[in-house]
Amino acid sequence: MSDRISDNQAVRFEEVSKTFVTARGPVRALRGISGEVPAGAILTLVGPSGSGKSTLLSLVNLMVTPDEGRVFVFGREARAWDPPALRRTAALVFQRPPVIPGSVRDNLTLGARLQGRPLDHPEDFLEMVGLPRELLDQDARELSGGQLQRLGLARALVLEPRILLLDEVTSALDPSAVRGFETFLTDLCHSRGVTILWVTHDLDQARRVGDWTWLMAAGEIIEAQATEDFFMQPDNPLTLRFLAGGHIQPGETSEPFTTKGGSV
Ligand SMILES: Nc1ncnc2c1ncn2[C@@H]1O[C@H](COP(=O)(O)OP(=O)(O)OP(=O)(O)O)[C@@H](O)[C@H]1O
Repeated sequence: MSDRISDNQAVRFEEVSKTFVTARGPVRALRGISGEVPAGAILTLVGPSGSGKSTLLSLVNLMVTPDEGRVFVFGREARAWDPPALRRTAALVFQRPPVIPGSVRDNLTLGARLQGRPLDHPEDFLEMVGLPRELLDQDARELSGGQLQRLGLARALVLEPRILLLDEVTSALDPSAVRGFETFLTDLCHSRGVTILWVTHDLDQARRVGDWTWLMAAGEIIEAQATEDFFMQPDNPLTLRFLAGGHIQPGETSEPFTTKGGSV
């Protein structure tokens, strides 16, 4: 396969596997994952706990490196990127964003300071994510879970990323705020062409925001479809079971199934 992939593929995974060595023994987090995410699309990643979703996100900005296979970001293999440049291009937003000791302003301006540039209007980024500018000088450790999730996103936006890697970023928001967040992010995707890989346990959210949806189980992608087809006519019987609230047991995932194709 060619090393050069066009700019209209934001991310491509080629036969990627990852095993973590733990005190309990090896944990196979990813097994031969292949797929691609078109630039400017929203991919929603769903699946049971421990199925490998966060690990897959972490491969994109080199927080984790694969044992086997290759990951491409805008056509260049991830490990060939300068890591800081890659992390500006593909910003990861955690469910519980880590904060540095200091104010909200300190946390917000950190990324720009590391790039050696000033951030003239940090309050604009707060307002973008629905936080009042009065919070700027508050101690970041005093924020609520929901405020922290908003700050995490604001901090990523300061980097002006072309890809956002979102890991359960609305779990601490109240339901009305969740919709506002979703609208903001889908607008960002449509108006600025930002590509989003969005891990969520909320299947309704995955359906509302996704262009493409992958279901992961036991480190494999067991269904990859345009989001509408994923929910309306999945190919894999395990997907139907998962959508109905059932469990997928280890060992069930490697059964062959056909896909309808598509860009993912
Ligand atoms: N840094 C790590 N060290 C050791 N094991 C890890 C590490 N990161 C993930 N794992 C293991 O890899 C597997 C996949 O984890 P991962 O967090 O990617 O799953 P997930 O689908 O995102 O789960 P959840 O929905 O609960 O967040 C799990 O068994 C997990 O315990």
